[in-house]
Amino acid sequence: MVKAVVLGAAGGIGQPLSLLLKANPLVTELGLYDIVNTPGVAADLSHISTPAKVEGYLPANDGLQKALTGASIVVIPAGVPRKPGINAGIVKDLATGIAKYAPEAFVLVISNPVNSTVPIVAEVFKKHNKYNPKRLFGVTTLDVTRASTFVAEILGDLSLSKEVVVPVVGGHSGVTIVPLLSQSSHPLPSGFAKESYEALVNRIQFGGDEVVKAKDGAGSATLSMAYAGAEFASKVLRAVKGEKGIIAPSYVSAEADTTGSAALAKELGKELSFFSSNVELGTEGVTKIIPLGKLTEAETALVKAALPELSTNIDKGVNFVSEAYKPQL
Ligand SMILES: NC(=O)C1=CN([C@@H]2O[C@H](COP(=O)(O)OP(=O)(O)OC[C@H]3O[C@@H](n4cnc5c(N)ncnc54)[C@H](O)[C@@H]3O)[C@@H](O)[C@H]2O)C=CC1
Ligand SMILES: O=C([O-])CC(=O)C(=O)O
Repeated sequence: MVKAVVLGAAGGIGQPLSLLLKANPLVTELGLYDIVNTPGVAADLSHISTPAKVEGYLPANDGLQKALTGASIVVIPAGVPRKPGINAGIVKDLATGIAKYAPEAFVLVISNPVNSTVPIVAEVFKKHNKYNPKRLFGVTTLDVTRASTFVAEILGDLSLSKEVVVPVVGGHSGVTIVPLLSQSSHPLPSGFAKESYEALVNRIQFGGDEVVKAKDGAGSATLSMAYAGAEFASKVLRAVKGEKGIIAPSYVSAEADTTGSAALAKELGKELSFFSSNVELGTEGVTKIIPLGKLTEAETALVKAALPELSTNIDKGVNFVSEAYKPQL
């Protein structure tokens, strides 16, 4: 039995993500929670002829508790696009629910800013003595998906985009997003100009802005994010089921694999408590944090540029929770 739960299931990401999870044969039960509209979304999805039993929950009548009870995997796209302050509080409250009602679940955080919301979840779990760093993931898959697509476009063959694998490391916002194009499964054309390389890096780092601009006030990426979130969730579920050798970049705690993160810290010249890199997934979550490997000069510069912002973002998340838990005088 695999119960997947989506928190924020009625939103722009939540609905298509729930659809893709309903279509995933590994999911046998789907719990949909939001502050609005989940009964309708659940009724709609429940007519799809796949095995997962779908149930919608609202906050009334202990809805969060009921949604989370028995969850194997919890995906969080709840919140508001580009409103970091509001999302911090939402994610803290939902993390409190997970710590209470589904402390063993694998938790996949989509709500932005991922660089800070993942540390927020970790801190809340620590307050409840339920923190397992191997089971907490920041979803950075959209950056990887974009990198694959844009590289396939440059290679002039979109049919390659499913095969192209580019590790994207660091975090999930602007300059903290670092594509390691030199390690792409499909190399860029020989003689690829420096300006074209810089434009490609910039497009991957600020892909979110491209969508926000095109949507002209109607929000940020939802459909591509739902696809990316479902892909990552599927990898976690396959690994949990016993499939070996599944590797995906994700924003995880250095504590998830202290051996791997020590090597990473040495490579980075800085110890960060969270960093996105390729991780190997297993039945218990993260089994290995994979070092960055050989970087080009340009990639080293990108990593260096990412570190200060990432560090500030992590501190923000940690401080948000300590402030929230300060005894009221
Ligand atoms: N990690 C990534 O790569 C990406 C992350 N995002 C982020 O995902 C989040 C959601 O984006 P959208 O779906 O476009 O927003 P949206 O506004 O369309 O949907 C958000 C949903 O969350 C719900 N919600 C609000 N407070 C809640 C609470 N306390 N409990 C449960 N549900 C609650 C809302 O009712 C709404 O249905 C944003 O923070 C956005 O920035 C967006 C794209 C990519
Ligand atoms: O840019 C945004 O606000 C949403 C996001 O994280 C992305 O599209 O990568």
